[in-house]
Amino acid sequence: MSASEYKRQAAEFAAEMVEDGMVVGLGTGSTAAFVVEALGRRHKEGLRFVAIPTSLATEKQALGVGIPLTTFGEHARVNLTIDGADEIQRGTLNLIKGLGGALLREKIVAASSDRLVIVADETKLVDHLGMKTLLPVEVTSFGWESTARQIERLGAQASPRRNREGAFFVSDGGNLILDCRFPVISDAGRLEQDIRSIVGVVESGLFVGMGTDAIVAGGEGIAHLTVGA
Ligand SMILES: O=C[C@H](O)[C@H](O)[C@H](O)COP(=O)(O)O
Repeated sequence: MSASEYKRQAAEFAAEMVEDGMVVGLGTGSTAAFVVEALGRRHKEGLRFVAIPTSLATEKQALGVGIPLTTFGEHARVNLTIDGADEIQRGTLNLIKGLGGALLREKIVAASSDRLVIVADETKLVDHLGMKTLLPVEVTSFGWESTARQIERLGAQASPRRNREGAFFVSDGGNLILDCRFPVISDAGRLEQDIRSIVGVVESGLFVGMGTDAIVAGGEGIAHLTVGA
């Protein structure tokens, strides 16, 4: 079975966790897109919920499948957010997110969620964060070179993300993304604090202590992981 099929399986499983009356956070990326598709179907079947999307792309998809959207002006808390991730650390469920560029809105929604359920295929599970992917850090465009130098003092190589045309990638928030190559991350909480203390950093793609559940699909079936398990 392909990675895409595993992503769909995890997404379908997680979409069943949404209950009538919930405020739901809708994640971003190829796995979260399967969740939006499944929730659009459940909405058509009669499930009543409202949702807050984590990106313009997800907003467009959600509207396209008829999911009613809401805002933090109307709802202070989100009951359940379902999102993808680039790496999931076994045991802690600490995450690296943002390879799709949506980390800031994703983190705002995650921080206001009672439960953050991550959906993924099994290739995303790692023993230590930073083993497979770069760490995206969203920074203001003004002075990004200076911000990148400060991040490099923490032991990383930091490069601005570019689009296919070679221009800087600009996030939904109008910022740049620095893709940072760190040696394997042994203390994610400490690194997160160190990065966030740098002037010019808007947010990092390290999500520490936020994930409550992970639905991971692979060759051996679907696993529902919780922190510590
Ligand atoms: O910015 C993108 C998000 O953090 C995604 O949730 C993450 O990159 C995982 O995306 P995918 O499900 O496409 O692998």
